[in-house]
Amino acid sequence: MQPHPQVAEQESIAHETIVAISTPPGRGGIGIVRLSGPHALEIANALLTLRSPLAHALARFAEIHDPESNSKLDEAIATWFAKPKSYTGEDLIEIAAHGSPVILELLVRLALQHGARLARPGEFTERAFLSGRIDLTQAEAVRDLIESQTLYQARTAAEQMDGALSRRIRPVKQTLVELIAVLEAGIDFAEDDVDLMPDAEIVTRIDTISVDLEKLARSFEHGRIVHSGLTMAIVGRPNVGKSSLFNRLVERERAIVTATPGTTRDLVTERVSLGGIPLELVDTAGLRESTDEAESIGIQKSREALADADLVLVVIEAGVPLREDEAQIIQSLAGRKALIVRNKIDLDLEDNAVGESTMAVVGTSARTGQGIDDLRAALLSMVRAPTGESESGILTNLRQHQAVTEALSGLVAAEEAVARKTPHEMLLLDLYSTLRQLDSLTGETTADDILNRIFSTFCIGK
Ligand SMILES: Nc1nc2c(c(=O)[nH]1)N(C=O)[C@@H](CNc1ccc(C(=O)N[C@@H](CCC(=O)O)C(=O)O)cc1)CN2
Ligand SMILES: Nc1nc2c(ncn2[C@@H]2O[C@H](COP(=O)(O)OP(=O)(O)OP(=O)(O)O)[C@@H](O)[C@H]2O)c(=O)[nH]1
Ligand SMILES: [Mg+2]
Repeated sequence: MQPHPQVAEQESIAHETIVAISTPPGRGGIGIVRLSGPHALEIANALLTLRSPLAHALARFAEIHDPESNSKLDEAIATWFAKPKSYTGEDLIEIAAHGSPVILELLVRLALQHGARLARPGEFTERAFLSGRIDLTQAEAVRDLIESQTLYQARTAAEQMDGALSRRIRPVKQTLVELIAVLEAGIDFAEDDVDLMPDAEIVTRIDTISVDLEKLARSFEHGRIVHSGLTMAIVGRPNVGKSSLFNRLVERERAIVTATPGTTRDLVTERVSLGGIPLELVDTAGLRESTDEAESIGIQKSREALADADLVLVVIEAGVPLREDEAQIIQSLAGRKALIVRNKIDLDLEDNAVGESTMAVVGTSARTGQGIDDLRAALLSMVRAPTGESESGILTNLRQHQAVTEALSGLVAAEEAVARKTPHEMLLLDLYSTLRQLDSLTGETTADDILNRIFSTFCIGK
């Protein structure tokens, strides 16, 4: 395991010992203070009264003494993970005390007095990255795992934390490096006027790499959804049963339902999990011409929610002929992810024609619950990965997607260079640019400001 090249530049980081409370803010059964860096052991020894000395990866009973009275303030368990066998790759100490913020803050203050400094958000993980223990995609996955709200999100993050994305990129990079090596060798022989590789072969090799990277880039379609979730607006005319459907989908009486049209005014939102994908449902005010001021403002908000949503449910009433304004909404949704819901099918009315639209129609009764499972299934099929869910090593954030997109543009430029018969020196510049993008994906070459931006999105103590 090679330390990250940036360690040398960030020498000061490696010389400082950091401290933070790693458990969530507030009170808990146990709270953990972590120290990492060259002086972690020495500082811990100053803070703790130990019966037997700290030893690598062994839990030790310790007392914490009040610095003022020197009387015992708490009992704790301390563990030392000796460099390099620790989460950060540095000497790391964990003090598990009782989970009182007063005690934990005292420990931090004492550590500061003994020369530690407060850790920035994500700095423990940043050090794990800088020591070469994990790469950047794995560090991002640690954050995503902590932030996950569904088990499905957690599983996706866990795969990436295990290196799934890096493993997927490695062979692509290998192929690219081999091509670069052959072309570099060719340049050395240029005077002999022999091409080590015919142009057709170069193009074939570039294509192989492009195909893999294009597939990887497409995985972001699903990865983005898994990571960030989706919003779904429920729209339609007043009284068609939007709020009743919303309540069915969130499985509680969240929104007000009455027989009077124009009941919902403000947007009502609620998060649910749809097959592990976080879905923010937005119930909206029924769309109609209104002279009531509050209702009109509500309707304006409905239109904005409709425009912003990733998914749209257009609710119509079974048995009631489609109205002009409903047909217009349906038309305006062409090309977007949307479904028509014919609600109130319990009233046993005839099917209403939905006009020319090719949009899928699901019949439901928010009153009896009939068709709600079909609706969920139809929604799920709209958000499912087109390439199959089992794909491992997918792009889950914009940074990764951008790196792959830019890597691909390098390849396009390279193919153009071959077509124009440009000297291989020029072609190589494009291939190196692709290589650099792949390296930045895993963090082998990533500017400090970008690293700072990534790690600042972590929790403190992580
Ligand atoms: N108490 C505690 N729980 C924790 C963590 C921790 O640091 N402390 N973790 C994180 O915050 C996570 C666990 N992840 C970890 C990953 C690697 C290593 C580690 O020490 N790796 C070394 C040595 C492995 C070994 O001994 O075999 C290495 O990879 O070199 C520790 C924790 C979640 N739970
Ligand atoms: N029979 C039947 N009645 C329903 C169904 N869904 C809703 N309703 C009734 O229709 C009326 C309006 O329901 P809401 O859910 O408030 O309708 P809405 O679309 O949110 O109405 P606004 O907020 O005014 O736009 C209420 O009396 C509901 O009980 C259904 O599936 N079947
Ligand atoms: Mg309503």
